[in-house]
Amino acid sequence: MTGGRMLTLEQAQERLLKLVTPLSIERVDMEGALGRYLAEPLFARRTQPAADVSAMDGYAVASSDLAGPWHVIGESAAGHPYAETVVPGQAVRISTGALLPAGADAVIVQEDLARVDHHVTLTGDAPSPAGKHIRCRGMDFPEGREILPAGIRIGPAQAALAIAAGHKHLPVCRMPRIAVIDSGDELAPDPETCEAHQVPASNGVMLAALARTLPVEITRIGPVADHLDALLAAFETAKDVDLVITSGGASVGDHDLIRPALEAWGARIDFWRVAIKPGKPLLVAVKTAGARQQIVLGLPGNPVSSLVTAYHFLLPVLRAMLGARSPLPLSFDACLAAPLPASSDRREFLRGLWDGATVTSHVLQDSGALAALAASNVLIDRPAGMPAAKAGDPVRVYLLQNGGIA
Ligand SMILES: Nc1nc2c(c(=O)[nH]1)N[C@H]1C(S)=C(S)[C@@H](COP(=O)(O)OP(=O)(O)OC[C@H]3O[C@@H](n4cnc5c(N)ncnc54)[C@H](O)[C@@H]3O)O[C@H]1N2
Ligand code: MOO
Repeated sequence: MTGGRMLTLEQAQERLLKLVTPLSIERVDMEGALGRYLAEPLFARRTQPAADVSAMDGYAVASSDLAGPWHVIGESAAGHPYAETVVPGQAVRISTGALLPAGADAVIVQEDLARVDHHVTLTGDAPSPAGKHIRCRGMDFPEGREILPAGIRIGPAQAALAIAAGHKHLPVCRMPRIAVIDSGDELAPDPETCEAHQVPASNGVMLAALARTLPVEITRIGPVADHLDALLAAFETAKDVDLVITSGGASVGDHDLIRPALEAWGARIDFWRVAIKPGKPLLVAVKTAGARQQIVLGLPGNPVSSLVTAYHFLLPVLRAMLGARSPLPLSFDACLAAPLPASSDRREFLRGLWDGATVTSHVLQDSGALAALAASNVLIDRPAGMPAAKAGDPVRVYLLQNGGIA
């Protein structure tokens, strides 16, 4: 375990991600691949389009004859090509996506033509350049080209591209199995019967919901009492998962038993504490059993600390297990709508609301303030030791997948 100085966010993320080996590869159909990460680069099995096709509804003609008039000799519709050759003076009725007949290398849109029986004349402009309305063979991709890199997430466009390139199945890493453990004597399992000395166990559902934004199999455990034996029994229940997530008991109090319980279970603490607020008591451990290795993420109990550390550590570790090539969250600059006071000596992630133009920090920044968290859609990155910032100053923000207006 690292002693003394706390790790920075980036050091801790790097250290955690080094512990990850991507999970084994399986081949799944396209519906099953949605939301997963491609395990190997994908190459086109066919050329798209496979032949020159029209991009508009109109008439196919020879580019050496763009003045007309033309005699209509037939039709090329999508899925029904015209088999004969077109010569100057002839035109073929053509629809969007239909194959260009032999001899035709220009398409005149029907809005620029007048048709009477089998004769068409130009009433508007001929295409310039002549091939303007033609999608050439291979315009999208030729057979054999790498169309998607390994580690990219399969969303709607990637799935469509893979299908268009002739793939029915995709290689992806199997879904991580994770266990989410709520711990704390004060936690009430039923929010409708919660006494004054209790608090409803809300972290488990929140962490599971955040994890579910990725393809995972989740087991929920707890609430577990603050006793070594109870925690050990919970870890044993989770002995077959890839990743164990605990919430609560990560700090220094007499009843904060996650670290001793993990050590008693035989896990090695890799690091504890990160120089961020909220989220300082984050803990990472590794349990090895033969060739199998499980990662344990001990998240702080305060609900906001739990969510912020899950955002910066749980989601990246899951993405890495799933084979993502860039597992860390992305940030961008936004301008402040209102001033911010000077920052403290710990890098802070303030909960805020970004409206698409400016960002406003929430007035209540307590790490137990769930209402403020639920009203936020970004984390404002405030480095340590910054002077006060004024409205209009740029700040770095991370977009939360947090429901609400997010
Ligand atoms: N003397 C010190 N005290 C504390 C320190 C410190 O450095 N020195 N660190 C503080 C920080 S920072 C945090 S964050 C908290 C985290 O403590 P734990 O991870 O041990 O969390 P607990 O004490 O178990 O709980 C804190 C808080 O969160 C509530 N909680 C816990 N689990 C859940 C749950 N599943 N659902 C809803 N709410 C939950 C719990 O009731 C407490 O109110 O420690 C500080 N203390
Ligand atoms: O770091 Mo604690 O997470 O401030 O609330």
